Amino acid sequence: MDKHVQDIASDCDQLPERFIRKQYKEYGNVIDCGLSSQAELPVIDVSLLNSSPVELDKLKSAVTTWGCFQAINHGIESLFLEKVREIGEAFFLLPADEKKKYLRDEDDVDGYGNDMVLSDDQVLDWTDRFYLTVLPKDQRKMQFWPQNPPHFREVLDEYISKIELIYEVVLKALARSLNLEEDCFLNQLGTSAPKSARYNHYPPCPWPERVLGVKPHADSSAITLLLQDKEVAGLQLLKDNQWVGVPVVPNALTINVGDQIEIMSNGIFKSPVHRVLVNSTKERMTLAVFCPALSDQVIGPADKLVTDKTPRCHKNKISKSVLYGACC
Ligand SMILES: O=C(O)CCC(=O)C(=O)O
Ligand SMILES: [Fe+2]
Repeated sequence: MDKHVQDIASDCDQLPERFIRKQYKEYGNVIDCGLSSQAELPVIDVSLLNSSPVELDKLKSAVTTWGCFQAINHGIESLFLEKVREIGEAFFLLPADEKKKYLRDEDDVDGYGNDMVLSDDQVLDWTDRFYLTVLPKDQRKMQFWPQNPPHFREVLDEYISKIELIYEVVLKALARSLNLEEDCFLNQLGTSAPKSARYNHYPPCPWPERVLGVKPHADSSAITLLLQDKEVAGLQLLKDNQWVGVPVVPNALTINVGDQIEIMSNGIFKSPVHRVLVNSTKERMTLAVFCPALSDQVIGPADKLVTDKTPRCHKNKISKSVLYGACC
């Protein structure tokens, strides 16, 4: 396996070739303002989604125009979010030998590792990852769940039960906002649909403009719930041919829809293309929870959304077990 980015960053006087981004090949002629342009990303109060038609409309508009929103009042206390960040930070701070106990196998996704190398000319992302299948519980590979830092297992487990509640509220609200039965999307995704959690660690890079933390991609999941770093921004969305930064909103969860919701909504909701920039002095850590459909479910536009005026714009697709939550 290639060296971890953390090791390269700590002992690096020259940027290894494999990380140098193909700047001008990414998504054609887009405007790239580095970290300077910030998105006015809508902020949605999750606690109002069941009772307020206005908030529901705001959600619909956010996901139609951005595919993404900042979720506040989601029911997870800020002190607990802090713990969730702490266990991730403590994991990446473990000595290299200790982290190696959790190395992912070359052909698997669970565990500690960096980019899965799929081709010789693949440009590598400036990030190390720690990926765990979290649901259903009987599919957890407990050998990858560290005992150190202490409380890692119980904190992540509790976080996931809280995330499950938000997932349900958001998916029901998304369906209702389109005048569909509220369980319409949840049913297509399947009972006991899987979820996976991935801590993304972006060490500082002396050449931030020459690398990407994560290359442009859209998530193949139904939705992704991202706990951002408390201070350091880096995530960008591609909107109207321009990269715009997602600001850090303290204690919010940044929620984006993925390809599966785009398909089920017959293209009304947009699975946003996004990427991550890195910083020359500050490290950044995020935690993404990917929520795809059950493997082998057939995903297609909701019947009610296919009309003469709004013809089907996606073919049915069979959900495949997701490799690493994203398709590039
Ligand atoms: O770390 C981030 O800000 C986003 C990561 C991401 O897009 C992903 O893990 O799919
Ligand atoms: Fe992503």
